[in-house]
Amino acid sequence: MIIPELGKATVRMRDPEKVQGLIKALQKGREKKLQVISDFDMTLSRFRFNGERCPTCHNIVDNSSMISEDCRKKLKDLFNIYYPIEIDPAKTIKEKYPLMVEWWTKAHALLCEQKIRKDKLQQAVKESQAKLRDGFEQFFNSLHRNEVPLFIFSAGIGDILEEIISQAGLFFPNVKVVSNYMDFDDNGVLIGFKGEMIHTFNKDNSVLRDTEYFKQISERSNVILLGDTVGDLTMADGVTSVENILKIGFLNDKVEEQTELFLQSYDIVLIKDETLDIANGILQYITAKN
Ligand SMILES: Nc1ccn([C@@H]2O[C@H](COP(=O)(O)O)[C@@H](O)[C@H]2O)c(=O)n1
Repeated sequence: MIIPELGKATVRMRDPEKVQGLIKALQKGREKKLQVISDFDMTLSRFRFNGERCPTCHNIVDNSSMISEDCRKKLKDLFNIYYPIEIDPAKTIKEKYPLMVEWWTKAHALLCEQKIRKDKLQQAVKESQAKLRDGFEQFFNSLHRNEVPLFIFSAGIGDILEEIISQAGLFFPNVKVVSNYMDFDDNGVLIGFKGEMIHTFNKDNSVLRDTEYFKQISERSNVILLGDTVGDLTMADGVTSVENILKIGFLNDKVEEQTELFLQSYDIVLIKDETLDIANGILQYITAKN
């Protein structure tokens, strides 16, 4: 096997030969032709740690001391209603789409009632249980060292995810984020969210605010895409010319129910794998100097 990590027990592939061919094609283009496009919550960040679920960007705010007990309960109730819908393989994206709009709209409206202060976000992240997947330092450092652009396309909260990466000391200039960013008034109090709302199922050209980014890196026609829902599969729609795309999906939850769907959607499916070992192994192979 060209990538020893693909022998891990967590790895599933519908067509291992196709994967092998794709990795060889990516290697041929080396780092010069490569770009990485990734989701954030539960893809770059961990789903579980020590048997406990890890927080999403939204959960970090929801669980912080900035939120009243009453509001926290309402946000939790929303999570318990809409998250099972988000990951339900029996529902189509068309069915889920309006319900996700409903979830994000209700949750953001609740957050805006809480007079959240911009200067409290740093502390909220410090005190949270946020965890990036094992191997995150190698992943960010390797992309930075090899000047490979990393585009993070997240339906989470941009201010929070930037803070998580910054606190890890890894927010390098090769990282570009498109996400939901908080909008504060002149006193630094949350009054809304900027631009069009991004949710799980509109991560495509319809919300890409900066297509200039993809024009600037148009020579990078080889893509590694990392996601954890079928909504993440359209994240590379902004890339002007794709030659080769390798899709790696993290299957974190409802594994039995979702395995078939993931195998049909992603080239490599990682079952309950809390590491970036596979991405790191592939990056090492592509960028190896010899
Ligand atoms: N109020 C909400 C809304 C969404 N979520 C979760 O956040 C995830 C979005 O972030 P990505 O980086 O994965 O795009 C999404 O999958 C929802 O499960 C939430 O926790 N609270």
